[in-house]
Amino acid sequence: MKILTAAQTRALDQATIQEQGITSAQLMERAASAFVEWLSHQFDSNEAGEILLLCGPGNNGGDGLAAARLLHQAGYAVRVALLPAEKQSADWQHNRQQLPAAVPVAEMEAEKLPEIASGTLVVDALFGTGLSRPLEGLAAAVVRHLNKAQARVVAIDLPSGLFAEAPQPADSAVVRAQHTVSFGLPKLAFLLPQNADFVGAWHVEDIGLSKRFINETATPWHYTDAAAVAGALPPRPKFSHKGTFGHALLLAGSRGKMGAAVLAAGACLRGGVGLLTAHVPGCGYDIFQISQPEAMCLPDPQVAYLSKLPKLDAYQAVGIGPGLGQAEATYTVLRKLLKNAAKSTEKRPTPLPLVIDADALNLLGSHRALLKLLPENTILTPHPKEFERLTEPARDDYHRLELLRDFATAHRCLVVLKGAYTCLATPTGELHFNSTGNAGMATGGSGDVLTGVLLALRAHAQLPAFEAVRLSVYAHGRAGDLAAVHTGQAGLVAGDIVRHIGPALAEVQAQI
Ligand SMILES: NC(=O)C1=CN([C@@H]2O[C@H](COP(=O)(O)OP(=O)(O)OC[C@H]3O[C@@H](n4cnc5c(N)ncnc54)[C@H](OP(=O)(O)O)[C@@H]3O)[C@@H](O)[C@H]2O)[C@@H](O)CC1
Ligand SMILES: Nc1ncnc2c1ncn2[C@@H]1O[C@H](COP(=O)(O)OP(=O)(O)O)[C@@H](O)[C@H]1O
Ligand SMILES: [K+]
Repeated sequence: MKILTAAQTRALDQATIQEQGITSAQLMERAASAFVEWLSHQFDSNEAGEILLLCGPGNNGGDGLAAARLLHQAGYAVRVALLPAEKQSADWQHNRQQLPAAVPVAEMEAEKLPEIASGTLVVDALFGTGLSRPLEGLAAAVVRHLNKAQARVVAIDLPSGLFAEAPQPADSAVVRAQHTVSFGLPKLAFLLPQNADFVGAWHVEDIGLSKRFINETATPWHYTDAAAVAGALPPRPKFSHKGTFGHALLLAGSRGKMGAAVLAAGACLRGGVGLLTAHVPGCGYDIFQISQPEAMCLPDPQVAYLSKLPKLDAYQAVGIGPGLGQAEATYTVLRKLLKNAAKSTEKRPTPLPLVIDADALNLLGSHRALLKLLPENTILTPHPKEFERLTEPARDDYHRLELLRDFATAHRCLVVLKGAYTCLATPTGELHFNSTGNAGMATGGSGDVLTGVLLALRAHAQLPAFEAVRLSVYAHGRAGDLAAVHTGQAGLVAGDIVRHIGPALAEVQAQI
């Protein structure tokens, strides 16, 4: 699914109107109906009580006025508070006229802000994608007044005062909604942690916007939903054998952190790899062999950390990092790996696919000269702190996305910035936000599991680099979601994700 800018969204509305031969008021009616449908599923008229709709002067306010009429017709008690303005949009005026006289309407004033009793259900229809500057004056006062009330707030399209794809100046007035109900496509603002308190839970309702326009519109932002990965994993051919699905090498573990190696290996095996060899420090040999009998194991001569790089000829992909530690000798292993993976051989004309995680990322961060050695299409999987060590502290989440895009294009890598909406940046500068996963995955070892899945799918001969990464991230989150059904979020541990990778991948295969 694409994510468009506010300007592109306006053009999408216009394209829909022209293509489908409808009026803008009819499109607004669709939006308001979709909103009311959502609201009535969420709250019946008893649960809702009297609904207060705060309506601005533009089409967002027009949506609010149309919703007030539809809610009134559906038997809800509603009242409307209007934000005064010099001019209102044409569709606003149309819906103002359509509002039944039985619906109480008041104009807000600085001295007379609407009373909002605790628990009131408030619909925020002040401003949407047409917000052109931070709120001030009466509009800001209304928003601050609303945020102080103990209300249940549902925003139409965007919480008022929030920009759709840019940061707010500090201390701007922005509505804090529990729910945001938007139309057609998600907005970039929904996916960033800094906006979580404003957006609340977000929902996207289909209002039949032009598919042609969406297909033809270029954007760097994408949202990986089930449709994006459907059929991405080819079925296993009847006469396949273990050599068909690649031999992966995992370099992981140090004293006290062998669990990370075991989890990554388990995930790689469940990710469908043909063969897996793990190279682990001497102290981890027994631990690994006993916990992962399906994998082969090469012990390092050093007891507590990795000091040697095995020969790479046999492998189709290499993962390095989980539980690795940052010993000087391990840094040398990483440098050799980068150099050797970049070399082409007769059997392998392109660089050896690499997945770099955890302490291997931290070693890159503390020895930045290594970044020049990264082979094209290398996968890096930092969480925000690890990413900062590779680049610089971000001013805010939007700036972090800029840094991410710049890093991926400069180093021609696939960078997986982990979080609630993990963001995959490609060498061409696209950003793909993942839709799966849950807060239960905020637990030690979840990232090691992702590395294992990436390693398996990167060793898979039939998956191009980008598809392998997008699918891995999606399946990892989906495995977490399937696991949480059984464990609950608090009870979820990384091993539960491993156990659900198989079902998550099977689901993707079934969705063709
Ligand atoms: N057919 C369609 O197009 C559909 C659109 N839909 C709905 O329309 C919404 C977009 O509507 P919109 O473009 O009218 O913008 P909206 O967010 O209502 O605000 C614009 C008004 O606010 C004003 N204003 C801006 N910033 C301000 C500020 N800081 N402080 C004060 N005023 C400020 C601005 O004035 P100006 O900037 O010109 O001074 C203008 O008057 C979209 O979010 C969705 O809900 C759906 O119905 C689907 C069909
Ligand atoms: N709130 C959340 N919602 C969805 N996914 C999450 C959430 N928190 C963490 N995750 C996922 O869990 C993984 C955590 O990785 P990481 O921070 O490296 O953990 P660790 O180092 O303990 O393995 C990432 O893939 C991340 O996307
Ligand atoms: K709004």
